[in-house]
Amino acid sequence: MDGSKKRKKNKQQQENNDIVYSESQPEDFGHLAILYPSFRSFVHPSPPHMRLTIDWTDFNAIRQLTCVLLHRRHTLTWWIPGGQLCPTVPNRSNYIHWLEHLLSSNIIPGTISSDSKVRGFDIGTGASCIYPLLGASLHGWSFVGSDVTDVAIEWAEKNVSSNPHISNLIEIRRVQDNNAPPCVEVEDLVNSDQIALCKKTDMEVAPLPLDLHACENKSYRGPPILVGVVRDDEKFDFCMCNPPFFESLEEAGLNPKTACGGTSREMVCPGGERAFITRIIEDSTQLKQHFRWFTSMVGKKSNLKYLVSKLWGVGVSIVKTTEFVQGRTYQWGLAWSFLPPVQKSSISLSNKKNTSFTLEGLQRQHGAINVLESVKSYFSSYGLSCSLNTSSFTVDVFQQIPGTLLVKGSLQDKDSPLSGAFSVIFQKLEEALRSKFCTKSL
Ligand SMILES: C[S@@+](CC[C@H](N)C(=O)[O-])C[C@H]1O[C@@H](n2cnc3c(N)ncnc32)[C@H](O)[C@@H]1O
Repeated sequence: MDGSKKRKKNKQQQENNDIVYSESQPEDFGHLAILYPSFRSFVHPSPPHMRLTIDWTDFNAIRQLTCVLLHRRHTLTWWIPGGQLCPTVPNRSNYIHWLEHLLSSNIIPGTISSDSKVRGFDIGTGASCIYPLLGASLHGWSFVGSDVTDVAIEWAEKNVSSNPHISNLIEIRRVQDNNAPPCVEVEDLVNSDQIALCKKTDMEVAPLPLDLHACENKSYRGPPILVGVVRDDEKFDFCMCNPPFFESLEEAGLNPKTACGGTSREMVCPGGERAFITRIIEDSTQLKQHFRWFTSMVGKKSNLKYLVSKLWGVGVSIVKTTEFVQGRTYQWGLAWSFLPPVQKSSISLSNKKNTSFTLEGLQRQHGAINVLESVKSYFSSYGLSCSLNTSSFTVDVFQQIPGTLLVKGSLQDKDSPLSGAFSVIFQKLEEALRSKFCTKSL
């Protein structure tokens, strides 16, 4: 998709009230090269259109880009030593934006601290300390950032102290690792994608059947993650994690979507992300009262499905997922809580032109077609049409994952007499469809 198409799609998503967690345009490298002489030598024209770009296989170029983007967009001073995992700024910012959205959504009761300041825990903050730096500079959140390696602790502390305007918000905490394996460097990995538009789709997720056999022999055997690291008197609004994704060095090296270097300690853990996040889930059952939200990035969709099932099995009250797209790379955000969800407030009138909701926990026999049929008969029972009719509105139904459908409504004419009542009608439709199709509604 070319830039203009992406921008158009992005605009369309915003008009449709989808939340787009990204800068609206890729950065202009020519402009950055003028502003930052240190970046200039990495920028070159690329055929066939001779657009200015960098060599995405060159760790030094990517590190320099991250450095100048953090300075330009967030006034942050930042560096990491060669070979450490180099974060891409849009990708990491998207996780922060998603958290911001979760925290402000009031799905569960409000902030934990009495002064309503948000406090987060970044599991495996890395040498880059990227999430605490972004969260503190964008939103004034305070953080504990944990890690296990000497180089991560040393450089995370350096990156914090290089930014005195936020350094009082970030504590770097070493996790004691008594069985540390020898550190093996992974060759720099190839970043195949330019920084580009990122989109997300929020979903609440219902229970799925749990395939226990799929997780045999994948239990986590590493240093503590949350239990034993979080102190008895500590409370956080959220924890976040970009886990070691891979099960082996070979898997890390073979993955063409992976970028920006990374040592084995950063990228690999026995059992991969599935085992690592499973441990976070287990820890969360012991730390229910210490966190409002537990969250993690997930790199494989099959793991996402497994982890969602696992979560329902340990008695969480809510699960949310989101999709992050950067170029051709897909990742997912997974969030859960043990706090009881706040009841939805009473219906309010608004002039929204587009609205949507998800239906979760649909039984196998109920697909998009059945739901669409029910939508039609629901409206026709009130003498309304939701077919393509300019005086009326459209309803679309999409499958997100098996068992979860997204229902979207768009008012065709915002001056229609329906406009004030459109969202009310849609909320009524949601209630009707939930009671007809969903095995579990939150
Ligand atoms: C994929 S890197 C993420 C680094 C950084 N957060 C980022 O997004 O670029 C995973 C990090 O987790 C750290 N780590 C591994 N096991 C850990 C544990 N038990 N507790 C805390 N950090 C851990 C690694 O040292 C590494 O820095």
